[in-house]
Amino acid sequence: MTGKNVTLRLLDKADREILKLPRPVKGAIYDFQHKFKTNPDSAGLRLKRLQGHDKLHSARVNDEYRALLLRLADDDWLIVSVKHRKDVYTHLDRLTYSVNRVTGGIEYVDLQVVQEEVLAPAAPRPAAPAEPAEPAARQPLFANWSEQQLTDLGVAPSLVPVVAALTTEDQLLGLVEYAPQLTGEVLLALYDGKEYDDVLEQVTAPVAAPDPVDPEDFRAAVERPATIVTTTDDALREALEGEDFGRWKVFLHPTQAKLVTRDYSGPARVGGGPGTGKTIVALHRVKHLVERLPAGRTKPVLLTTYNKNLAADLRSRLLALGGETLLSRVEISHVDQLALRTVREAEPGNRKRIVDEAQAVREWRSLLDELGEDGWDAEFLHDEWTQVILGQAVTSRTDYFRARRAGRGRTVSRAERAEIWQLAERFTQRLDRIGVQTWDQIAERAAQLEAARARRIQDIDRRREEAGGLENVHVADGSGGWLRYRYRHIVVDEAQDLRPAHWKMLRAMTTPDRNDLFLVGDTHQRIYKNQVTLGSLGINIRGRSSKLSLSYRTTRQILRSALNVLGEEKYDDLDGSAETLAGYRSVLSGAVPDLHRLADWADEREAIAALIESWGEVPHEQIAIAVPTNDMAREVAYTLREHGIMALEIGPDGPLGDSGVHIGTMFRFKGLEYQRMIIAGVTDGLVPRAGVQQRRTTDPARHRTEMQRARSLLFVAATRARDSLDVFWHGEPSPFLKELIKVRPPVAA
Ligand SMILES: Nc1ncnc2c1ncn2[C@@H]1O[C@H](COP(=O)(O)OP(=O)(O)OP(=O)(O)O)[C@@H](O)[C@H]1O
Repeated sequence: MTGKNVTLRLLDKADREILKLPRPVKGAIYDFQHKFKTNPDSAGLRLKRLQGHDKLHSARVNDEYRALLLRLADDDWLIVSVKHRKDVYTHLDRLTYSVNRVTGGIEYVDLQVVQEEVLAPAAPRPAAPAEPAEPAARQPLFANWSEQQLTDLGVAPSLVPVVAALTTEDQLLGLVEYAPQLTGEVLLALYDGKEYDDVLEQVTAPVAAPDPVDPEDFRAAVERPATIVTTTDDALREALEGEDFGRWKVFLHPTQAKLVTRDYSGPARVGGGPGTGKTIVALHRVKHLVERLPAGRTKPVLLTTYNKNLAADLRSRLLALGGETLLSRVEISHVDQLALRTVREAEPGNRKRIVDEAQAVREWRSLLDELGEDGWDAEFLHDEWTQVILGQAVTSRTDYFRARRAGRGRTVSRAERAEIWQLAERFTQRLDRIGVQTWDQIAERAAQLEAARARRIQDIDRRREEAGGLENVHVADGSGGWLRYRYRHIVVDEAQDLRPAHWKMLRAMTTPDRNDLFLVGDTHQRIYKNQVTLGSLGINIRGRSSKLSLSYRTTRQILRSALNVLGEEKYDDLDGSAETLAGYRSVLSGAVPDLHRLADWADEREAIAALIESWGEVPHEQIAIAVPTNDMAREVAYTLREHGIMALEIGPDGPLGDSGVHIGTMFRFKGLEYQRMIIAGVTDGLVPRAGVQQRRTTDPARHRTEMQRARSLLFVAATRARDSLDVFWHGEPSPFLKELIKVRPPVAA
């Protein structure tokens, strides 16, 4: 009976339909797929071709429900829908499927459902008493574009007449729900005011098939990334499992899928706005790389990110994606931990305490006080030391005189450099004396150690080549194993915030070969000072850079407000060239963010508590409040507790507890997401900090970079929101809100 090798896949829109079905039906679908794979022709399944269709079949799921399947080849089937029996046979001519000529993907559309769910609700309203000011008949939304233009953009041809009939936003949003992915993206982009050519370039071109499409070849079509389907049994089971299964594990967007599976001739980078699935792509990429490894027990793949909390999150998501088998081949560490391990391995005696940036700046201040130096600013010196001296591995005064200080703001004279050098020497001596080290020092030391190790490996390789490829030239490393690169592949998340030394370390840790480094990150979200040019650090991503642009997290309304916060700033692509968020979009819709102006900070806190109380059932862990300072975080938490609302502060390593509203400074929200996001204290002088504004005249270059970082910080906080965003301030609003307030006046206090 089981001799057959049947492939059964599930189209992504069918899965959405299934998720809405009653639980017992889902169970029946699970049994069905099992039986179907064993033998599609078994009598109980009643598999039959539907009248008038050559590929579309129906099969029995239970007494009431039928699966509709496309037969792609003899034993290759694709579930396109699961419907109640009574809805299947009455409108057979309204079920359409085809291969999209632009993307080459398989698309299925049930025109009857579209008619009933999208167009019919807006049918003539019951006659109301005549109102004098009855608006004129509504204009079709897409009257400006011809049929040909729409199909050229990739709109499903069977939907073109429906598109022509749309007159309201509600109808459009309804259609997006039922339409194939690209149709929805194109229509929303046009509706949101994008130019035709921009939609063609930003929305359509990235998913267009590279080769000519044969619309009859469904087998070829199902293999294209544009056909969003489950591919494996596990994925299919997962998709049927329940309400909250991770769709991200199963259905990748065509642009995501391409990046995951591409073969790169060297280091590659993926950019893209917040919520576009960069982390998801990184996780799938890791899985893809592991699946191509020869069997073994080692961990040749490194997955790394900015901090401990994010690394823990990557671990749990990777586990969800591929289980222990996948985890067993992957090392997951955050970059600082990796650097520390490298240093401790080489210098086992080094047990110096590690201080963070704020403590280091305090040490600078103490040093300046003790020396009676009041001409220097501690923060400036700290940045100069980390970014120029440590950042470029400057080891002598002469080298420092020659060092490039690009992006450092004000110029320093030769005499000043001499002074800085001397102060930096005293500073490192001071750190040594009190037995502490900074993360910058650790990263730099790790980079040096790893670079030395890589040179030794290259040296061995050379000697081996000279010896005619003999394998008997070996050198042992410190741990007794033979010296080799630590990792075959490295995947980096949050790439925009790594220090130059981290990059040098990572470069030296991995075999320079195809698919060696894969970086994802968004420079618009850079909130620390580590601007880099990867090419100058030995990581050449030229020609291997791509971008994701569809947000899976944030609604169109939130996304628009968040972009507003970035203003006219310019951003880089991690490699010295410019990068923009052109094409950044969402197909999710929701409420426009609310702005709240209050008289003072105490009123703000009360208003926040009242707002959260008004949300009733929303789980508190799904609500977050981002504020400018730690003190403000504590104060908001206090007020919430006074109102009986549990509050949880987020520390450097993540939330400090299990339940309650998450509260933290904006920095803490990197990489996280919440159903409802509140940003409070967005007041002039706090966002950005007053000190930043004061530099406008004293150090304009530094003022510019700090303003940009401050904008990015607010941008990161705003784009954590899934469904709703509320922004609060007291007194004068932050200058970053100026444009937003013009289009969206604040809610009255
Ligand atoms: N193909 C997909 N299907 C379903 N959900 C997805 C998909 N891709 C991403 N998501 C969801 O979108 C959200 C954002 O994804 P992710 O965190 O990977 O984005 P990101 O680009 O790394 O964001 P950020 O830059 O803000 O950190 C997550 O909830 C993720 O599960």
